Amino acid sequence: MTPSPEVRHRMNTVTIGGATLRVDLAVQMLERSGMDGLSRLEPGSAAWLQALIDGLCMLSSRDPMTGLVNRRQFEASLEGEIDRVARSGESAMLLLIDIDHFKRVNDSYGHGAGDEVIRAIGRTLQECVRPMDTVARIGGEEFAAVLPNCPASFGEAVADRIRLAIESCRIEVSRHVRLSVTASVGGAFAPRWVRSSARLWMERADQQLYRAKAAGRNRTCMELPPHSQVSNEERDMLFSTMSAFMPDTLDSTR
Ligand SMILES: Nc1nc2c(ncn2[C@@H]2O[C@H](COP(=O)(O)OP(=O)(O)OP(=O)(O)O)[C@@H](O)[C@H]2O)c(=O)[nH]1
Repeated sequence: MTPSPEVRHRMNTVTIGGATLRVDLAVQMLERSGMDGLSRLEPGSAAWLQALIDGLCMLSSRDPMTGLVNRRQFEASLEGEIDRVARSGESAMLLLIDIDHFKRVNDSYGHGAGDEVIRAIGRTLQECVRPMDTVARIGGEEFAAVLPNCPASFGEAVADRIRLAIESCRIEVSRHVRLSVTASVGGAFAPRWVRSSARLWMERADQQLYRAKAAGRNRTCMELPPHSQVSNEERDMLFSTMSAFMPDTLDSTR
């Protein structure tokens, strides 16, 4: 493949339109991560550069242990979903999933076994959802999933299916040891027609997760849409958006 005239690769640098860029570190990072997309391409070609950029984007948005989306990328997905729900009025569900008593796994079987459990739960979650859903690892032993276009009647069933799938997993952490763990799940639907924020949506789901933990763990608690309250903060957001279009007709103190 012939390098584009604009792009030349020399040693550890690439020259584009007269500017010389260092790429050695970026290339090393991709190689170490096991992505070998670059090696099949002509160094310095436009396709090679595109693969380098794509690879770096992928690395910065993934959790290295599980390969799932990381917290930063997940919050960006949530913002996108909030926009969609506000425009379309479709329902979307957010689930927070936290492994129960995970400290005991580390304490009893070691950190390596704990890591293996985290990886296995990540795979299980991914298997439980549709391709259009996003699953993320958002903290040590905490995961999240956002399910677009998820009707209320379906939401609780999905959440419980996830919980049961985790409970039935037998995770091989060494040649002779298989572990099973449980998880608590908290869920909340995005308020429809209201442009909320990722933080508020996460807080709602987190309250449900807290309830599930407090009620004894290995259970699912959902904030169902008929019971969901629009918080004062969300109400203010709604009023400020509407008053921008109809300044004389709305009183935000109502
Ligand atoms: N192996 C491993 N452990 C981790 C990782 N990240 C966090 N942890 C551990 O996860 C444990 C979390 O413990 P806690 O927050 O007390 O929660 P818990 O024991 O799961 O208890 P509950 O959530 O209340 O059911 C701590 O022991 C952390 O060290 C990781 O990447 N790998």
